[in-house]
Amino acid sequence: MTRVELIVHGNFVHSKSFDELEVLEASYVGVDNKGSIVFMASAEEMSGVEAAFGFTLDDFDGRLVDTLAGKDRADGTFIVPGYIDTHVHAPQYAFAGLGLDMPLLQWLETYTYPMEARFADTDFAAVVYKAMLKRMVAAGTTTACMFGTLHAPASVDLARYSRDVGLRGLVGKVCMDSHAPDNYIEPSAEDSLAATKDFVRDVLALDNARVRPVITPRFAPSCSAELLAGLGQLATDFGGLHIQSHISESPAEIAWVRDLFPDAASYADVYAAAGLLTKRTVMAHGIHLTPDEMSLFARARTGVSHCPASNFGLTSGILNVLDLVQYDIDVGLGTDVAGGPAISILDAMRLALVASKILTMPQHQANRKPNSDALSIHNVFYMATMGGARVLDMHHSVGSFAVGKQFDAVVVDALAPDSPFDVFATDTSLHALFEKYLILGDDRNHAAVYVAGELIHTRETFSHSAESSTTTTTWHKSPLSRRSRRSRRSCAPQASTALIAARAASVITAAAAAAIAVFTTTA
Ligand SMILES: Nc1nc2[nH]cnc2c(=O)[nH]1
Ligand SMILES: [Zn+2]
Repeated sequence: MTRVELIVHGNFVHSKSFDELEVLEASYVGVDNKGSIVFMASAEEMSGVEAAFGFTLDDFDGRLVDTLAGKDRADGTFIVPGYIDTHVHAPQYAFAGLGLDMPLLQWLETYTYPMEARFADTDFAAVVYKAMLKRMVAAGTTTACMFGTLHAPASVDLARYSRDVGLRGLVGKVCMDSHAPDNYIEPSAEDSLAATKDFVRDVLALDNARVRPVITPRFAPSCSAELLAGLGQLATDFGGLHIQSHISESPAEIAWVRDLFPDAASYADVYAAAGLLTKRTVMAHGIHLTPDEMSLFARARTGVSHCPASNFGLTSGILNVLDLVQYDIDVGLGTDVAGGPAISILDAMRLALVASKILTMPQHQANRKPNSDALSIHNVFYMATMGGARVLDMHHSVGSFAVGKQFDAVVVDALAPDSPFDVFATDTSLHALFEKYLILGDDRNHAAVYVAGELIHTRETFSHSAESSTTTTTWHKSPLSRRSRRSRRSCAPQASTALIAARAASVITAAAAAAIAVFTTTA
């Protein structure tokens, strides 16, 4: 019989689809010793679960976390899937917040390459990488697809530090054999390929399921055709590794690629010819992709990382996400630090909303495309979770809550004493608190962050009933007594009735029988 190691009681909020949100109120999620979800149940369904798994909540000897205990409001705390940052440059965290005063190609030469060159020094790299990972996890990111630098030692260290903080880290050693400064370039395609092969072996040797190597040609202008083809082959030779790069970010970059690869049909074709467009490829930006390129992406199942903060910061342009969605291309969100200054995917969600709104404004009607509706809260939340999981071809294991998936989660405390926003009596539904958090919340609302059922971050202000707030290793036997459990059960219908009434008032549909609410943008 499957042994249940962790049970979490709370309101679970996740995406059903690009448009649809699902809320499982006051539910229980059980996790086994591999971090996999083994049951999801309402209070009413728990007796069946107890029978099936051979325990009772009263004598459960694993970790039991009641996120609703001691809360003023039953809807003040909710649990979302861990965020997925599909594109971030770990070394650039050193200058995050600085230097956003020029466009992409000048920015690379002026600030980025000189900073990345410093990561030859593994001591310096250690300081920056550890600081970045700490912030990233506090921001609720549980999976990140990261660029390192040209340096294999510091990049392997980045994988090691990711493992140490418990993150799902996809880490790439950057490859560049062309158009880069003398102190930050690899001598030949051959050297770059050999160093990458060693890097891949070193990361695989960490033998940690959460940490994976990523083949990382920086972008077409900094790689010879020989290097690109060699990297495509390497990804295949190792059984289909992840691949990450940049595409169609700025008009000047696109013109440069046209000059450098005159025989290619398009920018995307440069990568396709090298075997670099696969279902495990993440291409950042893709702002100016043509219909032919989008068709190519769709056929290859290659996903796009939308990085709105960076697109604004480097004045690259505004991606029309709905164009990609119409082509059935998966879209996730990326912080793209330091083109984007913030390490938080909450920030990316907000700027994705803003970017999509700008596209609907009259000034933009001249280049209005067929898909110019603004994105909804539900759309950007999907991109931050399930969309990102799909882009990384990890949607079978992360991105939402389902039996068989890993328990990667953020416990959000909308009522945290130091929360950056206020909640009033007029905020009558969990959905209102969820929306306020997405638009106004930050790390202070992140009471706890889990990866594979392991608590990797917690806030001291959070009053877990079953977990120490200061350590990830001390667990207490279930404090949920039969009495408190009964009282919670008897409270549940009341709470749902109030919430359902509130939802009806705000025209949000509710499938309330099992305390499950589905919110749709089209409802
Ligand atoms: N935003 C961004 N675009 C790139 N294109 C090539 N390198 C980079 C980078 O470091 N950041
Ligand atoms: Zn980037």
